[in-house]
Amino acid sequence: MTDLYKKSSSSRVTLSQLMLPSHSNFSGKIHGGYLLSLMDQIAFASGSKFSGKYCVTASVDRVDFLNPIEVGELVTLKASVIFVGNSSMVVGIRVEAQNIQTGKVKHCNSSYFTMIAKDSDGNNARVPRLILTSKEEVLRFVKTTQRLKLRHSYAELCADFDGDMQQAVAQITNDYQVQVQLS
Ligand SMILES: CC(=O)SCCNC(=O)CCNC(=O)[C@H](O)C(C)(C)COP(=O)(O)OP(=O)(O)OC[C@H]1O[C@@H](n2cnc3c(N)ncnc32)[C@H](O)[C@@H]1OP(=O)(O)O
Repeated sequence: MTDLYKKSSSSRVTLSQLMLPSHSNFSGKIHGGYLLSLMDQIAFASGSKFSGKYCVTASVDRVDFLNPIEVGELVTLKASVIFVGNSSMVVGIRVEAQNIQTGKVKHCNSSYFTMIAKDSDGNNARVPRLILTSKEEVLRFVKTTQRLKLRHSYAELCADFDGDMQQAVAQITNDYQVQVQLS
Protein backbone atom coordinates (compact mmCIF):
# COMPACT_ATOMS: atom_id res chain seq x y z
CA MET A 1 0.00 0.00 0.00
CA THR A 2 1.36 3.43 -0.88
CA ASP A 3 0.19 6.88 0.18
CA LEU A 4 2.33 8.50 -2.48
CA TYR A 5 0.68 11.19 -4.59
CA LYS A 6 2.03 12.05 -8.03
CA LYS A 7 1.19 14.51 -10.77
CA SER A 8 -0.13 13.32 -14.10
CA SER A 9 2.79 15.16 -15.73
CA SER A 10 5.17 12.55 -14.27
CA SER A 11 3.49 9.94 -16.50
CA ARG A 12 3.70 11.93 -19.74
CA VAL A 13 5.23 10.09 -22.69
CA THR A 14 5.54 11.15 -26.35
CA LEU A 15 6.41 8.80 -29.19
CA SER A 16 6.99 9.87 -32.80
CA GLN A 17 7.45 7.49 -35.68
CA LEU A 18 7.71 7.87 -39.44
CA MET A 19 5.23 5.58 -41.20
CA LEU A 20 6.96 3.14 -43.55
CA PRO A 21 5.54 1.06 -46.44
CA SER A 22 5.95 -2.03 -44.22
CA HIS A 23 3.32 -0.54 -41.84
CA SER A 24 0.66 -0.28 -44.56
CA ASN A 25 -2.31 -2.50 -45.43
CA PHE A 26 -3.51 -3.61 -48.89
CA SER A 27 -5.01 -0.19 -49.66
CA GLY A 28 -1.74 1.61 -48.88
CA LYS A 29 -2.94 3.19 -45.62
CA ILE A 30 -1.33 2.49 -42.26
CA HIS A 31 -2.61 -0.71 -40.70
CA GLY A 32 -4.96 -0.15 -37.72
CA GLY A 33 -3.36 -3.08 -35.90
CA TYR A 34 0.05 -1.44 -36.13
CA LEU A 35 -1.33 1.75 -34.56
CA LEU A 36 -2.94 -0.31 -31.79
CA SER A 37 0.43 -1.89 -31.09
CA LEU A 38 2.05 1.56 -30.78
CA MET A 39 -0.80 2.68 -28.51
CA ASP A 40 -0.34 -0.36 -26.28
CA GLN A 41 3.40 0.37 -26.05
CA ILE A 42 2.91 3.99 -25.03
CA ALA A 43 0.16 3.04 -22.54
CA PHE A 44 2.58 0.57 -20.98
CA ALA A 45 5.36 3.19 -20.88
CA SER A 46 3.11 5.83 -19.30
CA GLY A 47 1.57 3.47 -16.71
CA SER A 48 4.96 2.01 -15.78
CA LYS A 49 6.52 5.46 -15.50
CA PHE A 50 3.74 6.60 -13.17
CA SER A 51 3.59 3.48 -10.99
CA GLY A 52 7.24 2.46 -11.13
CA LYS A 53 5.99 -1.08 -11.83
CA TYR A 54 5.51 -3.52 -14.68
CA CYS A 55 1.96 -3.16 -16.04
CA VAL A 56 -0.48 -5.25 -18.05
CA THR A 57 -3.26 -3.99 -20.29
CA ALA A 58 -6.70 -4.78 -18.82
CA SER A 59 -8.93 -3.07 -21.38
CA VAL A 60 -9.17 -0.52 -24.14
CA ASP A 61 -12.02 1.97 -24.15
CA ARG A 62 -13.04 2.57 -27.76
CA VAL A 63 -10.71 2.93 -30.69
CA ASP A 64 -12.23 5.04 -33.45
CA PHE A 65 -10.02 5.55 -36.48
CA LEU A 66 -10.97 9.14 -37.31
CA ASN A 67 -8.65 9.69 -40.28
CA PRO A 68 -6.52 7.35 -42.38
CA ILE A 69 -2.74 7.69 -42.05
CA GLU A 70 -0.54 7.65 -45.14
CA VAL A 71 2.90 6.14 -45.66
CA GLY A 72 5.49 8.91 -45.15
CA GLU A 73 3.49 10.76 -42.48
CA LEU A 74 4.98 11.39 -39.04
CA VAL A 75 2.77 9.87 -36.37
CA THR A 76 2.97 11.26 -32.84
CA LEU A 77 1.35 9.61 -29.82
CA LYS A 78 0.98 11.47 -26.53
CA ALA A 79 -0.01 9.66 -23.36
CA SER A 80 -0.52 10.35 -19.66
CA VAL A 81 -2.30 8.81 -16.69
CA ILE A 82 -5.65 10.59 -16.27
CA PHE A 83 -7.28 8.44 -13.57
CA VAL A 84 -6.13 5.97 -10.93
CA GLY A 85 -7.99 3.38 -8.87
CA ASN A 86 -6.20 0.97 -6.53
CA SER A 87 -4.03 -1.03 -8.92
CA SER A 88 -5.52 0.39 -12.12
CA MET A 89 -4.56 3.45 -14.12
CA VAL A 90 -6.42 4.89 -17.09
CA VAL A 91 -3.97 6.20 -19.68
CA GLY A 92 -5.35 8.74 -22.15
CA ILE A 93 -3.72 8.58 -25.59
CA ARG A 94 -3.95 11.04 -28.47
CA VAL A 95 -2.65 10.09 -31.90
CA GLU A 96 -1.87 12.70 -34.56
CA ALA A 97 -0.30 12.39 -38.00
CA GLN A 98 1.65 15.14 -39.74
CA ASN A 99 2.21 15.51 -43.46
CA ILE A 100 5.89 16.34 -43.58
CA GLN A 101 5.72 18.44 -46.76
CA THR A 102 2.72 20.61 -45.85
CA GLY A 103 3.10 20.49 -42.05
CA LYS A 104 -0.66 19.78 -41.77
CA VAL A 105 -1.55 17.83 -38.62
CA LYS A 106 -4.65 15.63 -38.35
CA HIS A 107 -6.18 14.03 -35.26
CA CYS A 108 -6.36 10.30 -35.94
CA ASN A 109 -7.39 8.73 -32.68
CA SER A 110 -8.07 9.26 -28.98
CA SER A 111 -8.35 6.28 -26.73
CA TYR A 112 -8.19 5.18 -23.09
CA PHE A 113 -6.20 2.14 -22.01
CA THR A 114 -6.65 0.68 -18.52
CA MET A 115 -3.34 -0.63 -17.18
CA ILE A 116 -2.88 -2.70 -14.03
CA ALA A 117 0.35 -2.44 -12.03
CA LYS A 118 2.01 -5.70 -10.96
CA ASP A 119 4.52 -6.37 -8.19
CA SER A 120 7.54 -8.63 -8.64
CA ASP A 121 5.42 -11.70 -7.72
CA GLY A 122 2.85 -10.88 -10.39
CA ASN A 123 0.20 -9.67 -7.92
CA ASN A 124 -1.78 -6.49 -8.52
CA ALA A 125 0.07 -3.61 -6.88
CA ARG A 126 -1.19 -0.37 -5.38
CA VAL A 127 -0.38 2.64 -7.56
CA PRO A 128 0.34 6.21 -6.44
CA ARG A 129 -2.69 8.49 -6.19
CA LEU A 130 -3.16 11.38 -8.54
CA ILE A 131 -2.65 15.12 -8.00
CA LEU A 132 -4.74 17.10 -10.49
CA THR A 133 -3.12 20.40 -11.39
CA SER A 134 -5.38 21.97 -14.03
CA LYS A 135 -9.06 22.29 -14.98
CA GLU A 136 -8.38 20.04 -17.98
CA GLU A 137 -7.04 17.31 -15.69
CA VAL A 138 -10.08 17.61 -13.41
CA LEU A 139 -12.36 17.37 -16.45
CA ARG A 140 -10.54 14.29 -17.80
CA PHE A 141 -10.80 12.65 -14.38
CA VAL A 142 -14.55 13.38 -14.15
CA LYS A 143 -15.17 12.12 -17.71
CA THR A 144 -13.30 8.92 -16.85
CA THR A 145 -15.53 8.31 -13.83
CA GLN A 146 -18.52 8.72 -16.19
CA ARG A 147 -17.03 6.24 -18.69
CA LEU A 148 -16.42 3.75 -15.86
CA LYS A 149 -20.07 4.02 -14.80
CA LEU A 150 -21.13 3.46 -18.41
CA ARG A 151 -18.86 0.41 -18.58
CA HIS A 152 -20.58 -1.10 -15.56
CA SER A 153 -24.04 -0.48 -17.08
CA TYR A 154 -22.81 -2.01 -20.35
CA ALA A 155 -21.56 -5.12 -18.50
CA GLU A 156 -25.02 -5.50 -16.95
CA LEU A 157 -26.63 -5.06 -20.37
CA CYS A 158 -24.39 -7.78 -21.82
CA ALA A 159 -25.19 -10.27 -19.05
CA ASP A 160 -26.92 -13.48 -20.18
CA PHE A 161 -30.08 -12.80 -22.22
CA ASP A 162 -33.12 -13.72 -20.18
CA GLY A 163 -35.78 -11.86 -22.22
CA ASP A 164 -38.62 -13.16 -24.39
CA MET A 165 -37.07 -14.85 -27.50
CA GLN A 166 -40.19 -14.37 -29.67
CA GLN A 167 -40.28 -10.67 -28.83
CA ALA A 168 -36.53 -10.33 -29.46
CA VAL A 169 -36.83 -11.99 -32.90
CA ALA A 170 -39.78 -9.73 -33.80
CA GLN A 171 -37.79 -6.67 -32.82
CA ILE A 172 -34.54 -7.47 -34.63
CA THR A 173 -36.29 -8.58 -37.85
CA ASN A 174 -38.26 -5.32 -37.77
CA ASP A 175 -35.28 -3.04 -37.00
CA TYR A 176 -32.44 -4.74 -38.93
CA GLN A 177 -31.84 -6.53 -42.23
CA VAL A 178 -31.64 -10.01 -40.78
CA GLN A 179 -33.42 -13.34 -41.21
CA VAL A 180 -33.86 -15.72 -38.30
CA GLN A 181 -33.77 -19.43 -39.26
CA LEU A 182 -33.79 -21.34 -35.99
CA SER A 183 -33.16 -25.09 -36.35
C1 LIG B 1 1.68 -5.46 -21.39
C2 LIG B 1 0.56 -6.17 -21.99
O1 LIG B 1 0.01 -5.72 -22.90
S1 LIG B 1 0.02 -7.65 -21.33
C3 LIG B 1 -1.04 -8.41 -22.52
C4 LIG B 1 -2.47 -8.09 -22.37
N1 LIG B 1 -2.95 -8.12 -21.02
C5 LIG B 1 -3.01 -9.24 -20.26
O2 LIG B 1 -2.53 -10.30 -20.57
C6 LIG B 1 -3.78 -9.10 -18.97
C7 LIG B 1 -4.65 -10.32 -18.73
N2 LIG B 1 -5.57 -10.07 -17.65
C8 LIG B 1 -5.18 -10.16 -16.33
O3 LIG B 1 -4.05 -10.48 -16.02
C9 LIG B 1 -6.22 -9.86 -15.28
O4 LIG B 1 -7.51 -10.13 -15.76
C10 LIG B 1 -6.16 -8.36 -14.79
C11 LIG B 1 -4.79 -8.04 -14.27
C12 LIG B 1 -6.50 -7.40 -15.93
C13 LIG B 1 -7.21 -8.17 -13.69
O5 LIG B 1 -6.77 -8.94 -12.62
P1 LIG B 1 -7.77 -9.49 -11.49
O6 LIG B 1 -6.94 -9.79 -10.31
O7 LIG B 1 -8.63 -10.53 -12.04
O8 LIG B 1 -8.69 -8.24 -11.30
P2 LIG B 1 -9.44 -7.67 -10.05
O9 LIG B 1 -10.88 -7.98 -10.23
O10 LIG B 1 -8.79 -8.03 -8.75
O11 LIG B 1 -9.24 -6.11 -10.31
C14 LIG B 1 -7.98 -5.49 -10.22
C15 LIG B 1 -8.09 -4.15 -10.88
O12 LIG B 1 -8.21 -4.33 -12.30
C16 LIG B 1 -9.36 -3.62 -12.76
N3 LIG B 1 -9.88 -4.39 -13.88
C17 LIG B 1 -10.11 -5.72 -13.93
N4 LIG B 1 -10.58 -6.06 -15.14
C18 LIG B 1 -10.66 -4.92 -15.87
C19 LIG B 1 -11.09 -4.61 -17.17
N5 LIG B 1 -11.51 -5.54 -18.02
N6 LIG B 1 -11.04 -3.33 -17.58
C20 LIG B 1 -10.58 -2.36 -16.76
N7 LIG B 1 -10.16 -2.58 -15.49
C21 LIG B 1 -10.21 -3.86 -15.05
C22 LIG B 1 -10.31 -3.59 -11.58
O13 LIG B 1 -11.25 -2.54 -11.71
C23 LIG B 1 -9.34 -3.37 -10.45
O14 LIG B 1 -8.98 -2.00 -10.39
P3 LIG B 1 -8.53 -1.33 -8.99
O15 LIG B 1 -7.42 -2.18 -8.42
O16 LIG B 1 -8.02 0.02 -9.37
O17 LIG B 1 -9.72 -1.28 -8.12
